Amino acid sequence: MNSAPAMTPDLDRATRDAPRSLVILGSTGSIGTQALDVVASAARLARPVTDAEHPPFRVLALAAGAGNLELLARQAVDFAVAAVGTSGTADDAARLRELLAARTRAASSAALPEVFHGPEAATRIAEWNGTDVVLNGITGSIGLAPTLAALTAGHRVALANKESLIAGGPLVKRAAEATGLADALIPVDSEHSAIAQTLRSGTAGEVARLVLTASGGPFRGMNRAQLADVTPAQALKHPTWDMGVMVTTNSATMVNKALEVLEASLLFDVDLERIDVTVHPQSVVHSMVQFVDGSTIAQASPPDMRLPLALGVGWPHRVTGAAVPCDWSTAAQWTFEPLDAEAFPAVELMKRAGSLGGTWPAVFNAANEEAVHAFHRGELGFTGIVDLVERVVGDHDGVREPTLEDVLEAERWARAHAGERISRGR
Ligand SMILES: NC(=O)C1=CN([C@@H]2O[C@H](COP(=O)(O)OP(=O)(O)OC[C@H]3O[C@@H](n4cnc5c(N)ncnc54)[C@H](OP(=O)(O)O)[C@@H]3O)[C@@H](O)[C@H]2O)C=CC1
Ligand SMILES: CC(=O)[C@@H](O)[C@H](O)COP(=O)(O)O
Ligand SMILES: [Mn+2]
Repeated sequence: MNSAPAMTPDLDRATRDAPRSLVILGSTGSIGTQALDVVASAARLARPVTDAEHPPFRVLALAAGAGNLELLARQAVDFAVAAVGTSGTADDAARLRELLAARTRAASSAALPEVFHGPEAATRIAEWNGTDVVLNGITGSIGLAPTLAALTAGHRVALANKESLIAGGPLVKRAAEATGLADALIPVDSEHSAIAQTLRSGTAGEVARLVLTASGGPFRGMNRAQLADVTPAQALKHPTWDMGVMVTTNSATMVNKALEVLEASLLFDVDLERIDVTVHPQSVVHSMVQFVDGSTIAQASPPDMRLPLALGVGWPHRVTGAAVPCDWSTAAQWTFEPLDAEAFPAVELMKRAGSLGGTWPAVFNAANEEAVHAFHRGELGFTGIVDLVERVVGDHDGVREPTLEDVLEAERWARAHAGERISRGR
């Protein structure tokens, strides 16, 4: 049984009008700040509830790292949350409390939110009582524990943190099924949101193939020799999306698309062999479904994450005015070209790791995270990122049906092994 969005969601008025209580993890990042923007804009649009086209949203709790405590405090007071978490230290928590107290006095708000800190803080926040939807916008497979915790608490998860599904695919799916919710995992990743929307017009048996679009990143058209010398600054110049460092670098190497192919397979129960990638530099068509009769249905909108974010937290309801639509009064061109698998081998590599399943995808992702950090520290060249992932995956003696502890152990091994190879220079 698939726990991803139903093909024909129930659009009844009762679910539409019921207030949605949200928890936002990674609130200070690209996804988190845009999600809060969606909530604030939806509130400004508010009409009498009976006329509303989306459920009213309420933010119960936030979590982030320790990189931007001032923003976290501001968000917590602006949205009057009950709890806030930082992955930082006790000192960070003390600083956060000070910032909250100062802002609360300035805003004449009565109650200070409860503060959690440390590596488990996001997990505690993900379990917050009374939550309907947890938006996971943390970067990296560190997001796995909060995803599992949210589902185990019976909360729906709007998933931007694709790494938690890559690292813990079967575990996350089992936890999603155990919620008993029809749509326990709502994709926020733009391609997967596009597919979920497209699947509303068909049944699972009618699906022939999924086609994921890729922008091609900043290095589209370059060959492997040209890629050898590109710099971190060049890798961070994404042509169409403004995102965090990890996902932007992953777009440049095509590791992002590799992760997304497996993400699609897990979310929609479609074999990896039936998932294609096409390079679409405009990032307006966000993905497509090809049906058994030869029909292809695509979802299109200018590149703006607020659309999939709004649908993710409002699912199955659309939020009026969430994003600007395509402008059909001006000329536009949408182009599609095949992926150059020689220059960008990540997708093929993930198809091999994904077919092995078990702990191999977790190792792929963990090795990549280490390689990306090393690239930005200047310790690894650009093509070295995917080369390193290939070597670490090749060296892995994996577990086919892993427990959570097996996944975490495989990740620890992959990070250490990648680190050794980076320091040895191969
Ligand atoms: N940005 C985008 O448009 C898209 C992103 N995604 C996916 O969404 C996820 C987030 O990406 P993005 O928003 O770009 O990343 P960012 O780097 O911009 O933001 C990451 C967020 O995670 C927080 N964080 C880091 N570590 C922890 C932790 N241990 N516990 C809690 N919070 C933590 C950071 O806090 P702080 O920095 O304050 O320390 C920050 O709020 C990724 O999985 C990405 O692949 C998917 C599609 C599009
Ligand atoms: C917005 C979003 O979903 C990103 O994951 C996006 O897909 C990145 O662009 P690429 O297509 O270049 O990987
Ligand atoms: Mn994406």
